[in-house]
Amino acid sequence: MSQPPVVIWAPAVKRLLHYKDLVPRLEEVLGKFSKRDSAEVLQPVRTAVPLQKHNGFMLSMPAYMENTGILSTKLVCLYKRNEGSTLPSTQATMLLLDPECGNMKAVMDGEVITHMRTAAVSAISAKLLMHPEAEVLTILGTGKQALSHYDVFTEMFAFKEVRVWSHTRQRADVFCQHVPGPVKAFTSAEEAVRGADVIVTVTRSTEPVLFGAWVKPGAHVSAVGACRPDWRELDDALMKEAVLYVDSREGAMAESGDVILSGAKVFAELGDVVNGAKPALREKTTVFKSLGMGAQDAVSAQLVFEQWKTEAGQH
Ligand SMILES: NC(=O)C1=CN([C@@H]2O[C@H](COP(=O)(O)OP(=O)(O)OC[C@H]3O[C@@H](n4cnc5c(N)ncnc54)[C@H](O)[C@@H]3O)[C@@H](O)[C@H]2O)C=CC1
Ligand SMILES: O=C(O)C1=NCCCC1
Repeated sequence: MSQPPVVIWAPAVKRLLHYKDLVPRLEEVLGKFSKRDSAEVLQPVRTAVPLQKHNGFMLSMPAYMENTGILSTKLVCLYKRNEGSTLPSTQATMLLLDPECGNMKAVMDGEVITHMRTAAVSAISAKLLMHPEAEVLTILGTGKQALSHYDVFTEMFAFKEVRVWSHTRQRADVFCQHVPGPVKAFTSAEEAVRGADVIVTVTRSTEPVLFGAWVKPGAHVSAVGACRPDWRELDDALMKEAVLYVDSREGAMAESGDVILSGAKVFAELGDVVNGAKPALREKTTVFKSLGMGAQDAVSAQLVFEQWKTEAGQH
């Protein structure tokens, strides 16, 4: 009989997961995914079950990596909350399985993994695509993803200025009080964006919040929100002007309103750049459209599990 799964909740995931270990694993899996070698990464486009009564979706995100023996799925519920709602907008659980027997090895909190791996992938996009002398970072949005993006971007890069905008000024002020370093809060998204070298969009908006006319030529945008085919964060002008990179072509074509509705053409996956198969056009305005991938969750969960075993072995 197989052992019962270990249960690793959010505080332990937070303690065990560090960007310095996570970033190389994610970079590696992005490269493997883009080679489309099914023994390396098998990842179907995720399914979305509408939760109409509750204004949300449950997304199911399986991935199998035969060569490394990783089998997992994430279940993530995503809600369109009304302003002022105290209920969470995203809840996630990770299941890590043994591919040989099919038994469950671990059940983990998936929220910390989602916050950290999404931000780490955006940081990889910036490392590859931003101008080498980038000085100003702007974050549009002040929620969970905004905080994780602030953490990894300030850990990995030395921006001279960090700006933040929220659709309510009060949220931007609260964000500034919760982060350890200096951040300038803006009431106008346009003012926050003008002159920025790197722009991260992490809102729950379903309409554009970032417009091409504001964006400095040569800037890099990491677009993280708007994960449904009819939701937008960026306008058509920006989508068409910029060189477009995505995490997964299939995911972007199935789920990204910014890609589908603008008709913008995908230039490359981030993994193609990691593999050297497509160039990083740093001198151009670039957009990385992030949707999130099961394979990113799989390697993150595996890393947590390895760290958990190391820690358990020490007691
Ligand atoms: N690409 C990926 O892999 C992932 C994407 N996401 C997406 O990232 C976005 C942010 O996620 P979280 O930080 O977890 O959400 P959150 O609920 O913690 O924060 C959302 C932020 O958006 C702001 N906001 C809400 N409505 C807005 C509007 N109409 N205009 C401008 N701002 C608005 C809120 O004030 C808040 O600052 C969401 O769209 C979520 O679906 C989340 C996880 C992974
Ligand atoms: O990849 C994920 O995890 C998510 N992507 C889109 C929105 C919810 C979570």
